[in-house]
Amino acid sequence: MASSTTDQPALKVAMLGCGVVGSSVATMLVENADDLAARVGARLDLIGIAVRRPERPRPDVPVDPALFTADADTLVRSADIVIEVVGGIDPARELILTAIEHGASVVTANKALLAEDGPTLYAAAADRDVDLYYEAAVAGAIPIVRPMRESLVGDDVQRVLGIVNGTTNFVLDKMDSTGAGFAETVEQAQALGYAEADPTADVEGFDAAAKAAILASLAFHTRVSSADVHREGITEVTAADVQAAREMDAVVKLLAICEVVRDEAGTPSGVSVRVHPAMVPRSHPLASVRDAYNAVFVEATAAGELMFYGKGAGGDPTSSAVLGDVVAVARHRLAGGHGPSESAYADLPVVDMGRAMTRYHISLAVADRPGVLAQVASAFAEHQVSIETVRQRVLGDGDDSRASLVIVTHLASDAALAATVQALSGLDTVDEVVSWMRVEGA
Ligand SMILES: NC(=O)C1=CN([C@@H]2O[C@H](COP(=O)(O)OP(=O)(O)OC[C@H]3O[C@@H](n4cnc5c(N)ncnc54)[C@H](O)[C@@H]3O)[C@@H](O)[C@H]2O)C=CC1
Ligand SMILES: N[C@@H](CC=O)C(=O)O
Ligand code: NA
Repeated sequence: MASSTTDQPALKVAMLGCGVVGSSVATMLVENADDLAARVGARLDLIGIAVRRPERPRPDVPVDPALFTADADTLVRSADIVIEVVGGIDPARELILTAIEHGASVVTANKALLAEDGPTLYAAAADRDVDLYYEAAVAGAIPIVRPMRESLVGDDVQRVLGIVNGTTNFVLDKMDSTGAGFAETVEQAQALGYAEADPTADVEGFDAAAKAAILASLAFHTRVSSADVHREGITEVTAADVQAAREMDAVVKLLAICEVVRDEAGTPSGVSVRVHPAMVPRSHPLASVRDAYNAVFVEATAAGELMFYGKGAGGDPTSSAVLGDVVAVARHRLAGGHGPSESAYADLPVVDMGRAMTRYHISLAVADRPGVLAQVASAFAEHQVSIETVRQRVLGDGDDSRASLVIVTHLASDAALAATVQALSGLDTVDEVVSWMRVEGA
């Protein structure tokens, strides 16, 4: 352990929010104060923590109770560094803008705000020559924002495939490994501090969509907001889908997918950014991401494939990323200057989901009689969708006049695949489109 000296300079740190993440950040700031001071070259003095109810006892947070205040606005005006771990859009946005206006550098974990209105905040920070750092906002403890913004900035990122929500990965993993129900596993994720206060943000894919928007903006030097992201959550994923994935040696994951779309000449003409459940073959590195872990798989022209893996949620892992940013911005303040700002020069449009190239796994209940396969195959052909595999078996319900057909397609546009599913459901030989799901990472 380093020991601090009283003649060391000090930076005034204010924190907004003291929930799952904030209480862990405060604890680390206090317990690691000497080491942090030695690494920064200045003490990090916690001057206040803004909370809604300052009088509430917080025995788990080892700070002077007098530091708690309800007056966030006054607090941010006198700080060198503001840590925002309140979450949500307002008042977080106003408080960050006030902090920047008063010359503070800001560290935030707030992906919802950055994905909704990041450019306003980035512009304010650039105008005031201060840092706005947000490593914790994407995939918690995993260093991914800085690698995208700095380490890979000399390369061309083509595709980012991420498991960026711990709660949904936890739920899908438990459904796969234990057969546990959906509601029960969401409650467990909340108790463990992974899920957002309102788990709708997790299970409906809003949290992953915000992270996808941030990742796509960084990867492709283009502004992508959460409203641009095609989003489907996991509430419709059934035990039958998980079983169907298992039968094709795959697992169901909620993926955030960001990729460059090229025109016929191979020139980038847009970006596709989407969040949806997908079957991932067990042979793909992302399939082995279990429990509430996150991973981001990046494909870049020169670097090839990279995978970043670790804890994406929870108080301590998220605090690791927050503290890393605090040290970085503190060092910049001492040295003078700031880190890299937002880069949106490429200005590529975000394309409609229909243009995304993907593969489908489709499960049909059909009449088991001559001509059925031909009729089904022609529905695919009419939409220029090529079939990779077909598996047929008699349904095990004692009725030998019905069969199950499981079809996996080659790559096609999502619009063509969706139109094929619609055409299949209208065929008189198809009793039911039992399920369909996209297949990624094959
Ligand atoms: N919990 C996690 O695993 C992760 C959370 N994050 C992000 O970190 C941020 C904080 O998340 P949690 O700590 O989980 O949330 P939380 O709900 O546990 O804590 C939020 C805190 O902010 C306080 N607060 C709310 N409104 C306030 C206001 N108007 N003025 C002052 N204080 C106010 C609340 O009283 C509470 O102390 C969010 O942006 C979240 O998305 C990011 C990565 C992981
Ligand atoms: N609720 C989120 C927390 C981190 O961002 C998750 O489950 O991943
Ligand atoms: Na991170």
